[in-house]
Amino acid sequence: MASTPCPPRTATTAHLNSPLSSSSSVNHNKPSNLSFLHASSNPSSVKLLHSVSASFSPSSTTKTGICNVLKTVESADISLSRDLHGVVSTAKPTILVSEKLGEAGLDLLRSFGNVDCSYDLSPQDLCAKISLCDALIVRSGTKVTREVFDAAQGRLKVVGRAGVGIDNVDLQAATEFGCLVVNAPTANTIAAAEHGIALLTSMARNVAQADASMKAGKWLRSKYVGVSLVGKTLAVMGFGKVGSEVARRAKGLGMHVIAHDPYAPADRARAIGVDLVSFEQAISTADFISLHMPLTPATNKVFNDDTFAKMKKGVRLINVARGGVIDEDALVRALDSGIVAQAALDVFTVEPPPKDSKLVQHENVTVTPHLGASTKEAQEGVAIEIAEAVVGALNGELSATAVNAPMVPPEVLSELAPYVVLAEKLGRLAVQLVTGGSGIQCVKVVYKSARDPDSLDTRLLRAMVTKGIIEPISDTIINLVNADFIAKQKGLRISEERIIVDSSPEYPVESIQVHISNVQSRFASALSENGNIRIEGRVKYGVPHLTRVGPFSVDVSLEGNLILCRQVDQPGMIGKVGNILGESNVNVSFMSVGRTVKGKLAIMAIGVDEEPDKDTQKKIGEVSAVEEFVFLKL
Ligand SMILES: NC(=O)c1ccc[n+]([C@@H]2O[C@H](COP(=O)([O-])OP(=O)(O)OC[C@H]3O[C@@H](n4cnc5c(N)ncnc54)[C@H](O)[C@@H]3O)[C@@H](O)[C@H]2O)c1
Ligand SMILES: O=C(O)[C@H](O)COP(=O)(O)O
Repeated sequence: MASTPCPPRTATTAHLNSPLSSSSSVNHNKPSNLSFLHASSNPSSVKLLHSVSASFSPSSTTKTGICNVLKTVESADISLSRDLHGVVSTAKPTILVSEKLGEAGLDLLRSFGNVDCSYDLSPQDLCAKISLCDALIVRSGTKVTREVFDAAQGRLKVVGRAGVGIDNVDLQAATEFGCLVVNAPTANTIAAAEHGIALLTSMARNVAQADASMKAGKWLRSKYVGVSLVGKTLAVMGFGKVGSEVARRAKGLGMHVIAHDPYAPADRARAIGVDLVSFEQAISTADFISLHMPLTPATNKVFNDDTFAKMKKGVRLINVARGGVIDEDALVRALDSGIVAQAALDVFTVEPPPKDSKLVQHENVTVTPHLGASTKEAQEGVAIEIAEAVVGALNGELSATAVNAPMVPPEVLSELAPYVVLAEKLGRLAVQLVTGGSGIQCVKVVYKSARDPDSLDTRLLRAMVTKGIIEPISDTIINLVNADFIAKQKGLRISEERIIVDSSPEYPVESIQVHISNVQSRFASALSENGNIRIEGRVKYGVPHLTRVGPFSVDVSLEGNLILCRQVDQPGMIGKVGNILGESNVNVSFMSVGRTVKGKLAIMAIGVDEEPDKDTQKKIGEVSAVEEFVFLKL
């Protein structure tokens, strides 16, 4: 994200535990008897933040205990609030709203704190104000950069994004500065879907172009003959919240709707009469293509010269997702050559786009200035959703729409830290073993432990498996707070099983297994006897290890990247594959071979520092005894 210049500050320290800078706020930062742990997505950067102050009896040193104590104090009509760092303050928090927010949300905020609505602040003015604020609420127009968090001098506790996309908030900086970021992911879904349909229909009938020409004094009836929608094929790319609502509406217009989404369950699509198809099939058969996938490294410029060349000549394109999924120069070329007959765009790589943008000026392009979420109803809904989330966060409650920084009791986190890393890596490995298009629905996490199930809190481990599975295929940030919420939203059922083993209860977990059922695998050897993908890992000397892949035992430390290779068990295989990697300058960090029966099949797990190029991977695949192999990023 481009950084925003800020005025020089006299105090340069951005101290997480710094006292509140405004004299209007009181921070009773007395010695504590309970503290909350604030963890970033990187467990190694766990930070202990503010401590809770209040004179509790030892028996009230639990979260419930604190809530009860606070309730008692509040009922005595003293205005006390506890923030998400556990700080008790007698002052009302200050909430800065930097873009227009619905009245219902503002009312809710006003009943809780001092609300400063300052729209259209320059980056400098935002930095100058922010150190007086406990919360900031933005839409997509305010860039919440590292400089803003720095200028806040530790006072800013929560940033609320009144909408879905959080690409205008520097999440890494927010986490580093101990600031929670929450969003409002559901309230504008229908508005975005309706805008997609509005663009689809108005584009097909040249409404915008005809309107402009009439206003210029013309009457061009034959120039603006449109195309009909009924019976035409619409490909919905990304069958999530917005995409599925667009599909539902397009069915009502009599269109034949197909969808491409490698991670959406086929039965959810089938339920509304939509077939899930491959990317190639979707783009090559559609008359209209509507984009609803997130902007991730995998979708960045996924619509480019190569993909436009595969489309039906005369295809029409709608984008209400994110501008970055299209290579905009390639789209101009496709429009000029007639491959793309028309495009209707609500979002752009750079917003606002340059005034002389060829794409915006193109006569076959209809544009709107990022209006997908802009209905009165959606803005009221988003305002309430974000106001509730921000007030909850300022009160220290766990938020279901938090996008960074889970809060976990310190003793739980320090014990589980290495298992947290293991759980995320197992999730990340397991999802990469799934063949794209299989539609993941059921994941089971199995913990073998000598501990009594009641004394093993697996929420964090389950959240990290979920994070490992979802993050590579989505732009959603997963943490302890939102993992179950997002999994449910994506139709993913994560179940857990605990197996009590007869070993030392000193360690919380002996092993973690991740099973994914009813999917096809890119690496058939990862399938267990019952056809599910199954991998297992353990923590050894504090380091996460992969110890089982399907029926094969292996033992490799989970660092760098991994090649899994199944071969006929015979001498010389390690040398052959190792040589190919060496010749391509790919450094091997470790290697382990596991087999079921001597002389039959074996799998080799090879840790590599770099990703082997396509040629090197091809050479490995051509080694005669190699039956299958897969490259996995950790
Ligand atoms: N224009 C606007 O004002 C506006 C309003 C709301 C949402 N949005 C944007 O629309 C997009 C969708 O929002 P949503 O709320 O439906 O999100 P969502 O997470 O519910 O849905 C996104 C879907 O895309 C799928 N996906 C991931 N990678 C994919 C790939 N490579 N190919 C195809 N599908 C893939 C995911 O599996 C998921 O089902 C987001 O980018 C969001 O920021 C824009
Ligand atoms: O991500 C979103 O929610 C949409 O893109 C809407 O953005 P907006 O709140 O700036 O309209």
